[in-house]
Amino acid sequence: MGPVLHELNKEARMGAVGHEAAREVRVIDLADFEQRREEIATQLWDAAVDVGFFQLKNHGIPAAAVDEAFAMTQRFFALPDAVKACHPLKKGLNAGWESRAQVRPSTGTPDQKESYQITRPHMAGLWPDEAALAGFQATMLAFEAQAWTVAMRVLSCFADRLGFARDFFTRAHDPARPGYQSTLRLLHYFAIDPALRDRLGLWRAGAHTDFDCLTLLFQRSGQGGLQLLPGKDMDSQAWTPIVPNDAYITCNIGDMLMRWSDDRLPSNFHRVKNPEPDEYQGARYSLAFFAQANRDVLIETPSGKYPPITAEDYLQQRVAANFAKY
Ligand SMILES: O=C(O)CCC(=O)C(=O)O
Ligand SMILES: [Fe+2]
Repeated sequence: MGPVLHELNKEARMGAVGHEAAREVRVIDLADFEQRREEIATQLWDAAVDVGFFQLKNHGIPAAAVDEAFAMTQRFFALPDAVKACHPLKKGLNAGWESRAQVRPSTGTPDQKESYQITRPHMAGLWPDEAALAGFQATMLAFEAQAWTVAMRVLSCFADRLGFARDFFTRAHDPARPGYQSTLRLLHYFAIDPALRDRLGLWRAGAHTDFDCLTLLFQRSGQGGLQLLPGKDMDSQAWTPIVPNDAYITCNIGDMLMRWSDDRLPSNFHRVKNPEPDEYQGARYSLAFFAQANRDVLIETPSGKYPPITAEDYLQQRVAANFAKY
């Protein structure tokens, strides 16, 4: 079986609704990071190994910067579709706008959302005009850099534990190189259309694991729906809700780091369900930063459990399986 097919087969089995179950999602305090590095690294590692999802507080990105990024995101998605369609998703490059185009292997139906992806080297022609949306490009690029910094801190802790140099992942995700392929994704899940509410099989985002090393997810209080299922509990179909909090970053390990760690750091299933009839039915926004190693980086595992593969080849196969149209 090919290196990536394994993940796809897992995903294809994940379409069931299942039930809810409480699990502890740890909140890890990054305050005084350099002085507390050892303690934080232990907490991150334990949370990653036990549940695979954790939240960060005092992560260093000012609340005002997060608020501004969300405000710009809302303004972007409020542009007419005809304007956004001038900046379409570029095939295989995780850059540009799409709407209802992501079909997850777990569900076979399009996610009920639109998204705009920012991947630095591929943005030519994809930024809306300053006249249409003043300050958007500068705000989102600054936010992308802030998210990158937090992601590299977390990855530096994992590098220590995996026996890599502390700056191993920072070099692997170097934004100055043309092969940079980390992505900031702005997400808008549509307000629930009452006519479609009861249609089975429609998810805001179907069950999946992320393809990357590490995902940082910014959510808004009151806009819930994210649920997680640790891979080791896959057969139980017991999903745990993540309560959004403006001040936290929710993190999960992706498949790339799972492979790179010889499966010591597990990636986890997650999905975004539609609200229950008594819950908020309005639009939901989130911002996801996907740390994915530069294209030319060779993913070689400490024990050699998996054959080496470039980060480019690894990612391409997963993207192709999710976006038939692009
Ligand atoms: O919007 C969310 O809360 C989750 C998004 C997500 O899992 C993804 O885009 O990979
Ligand atoms: Fe995800």
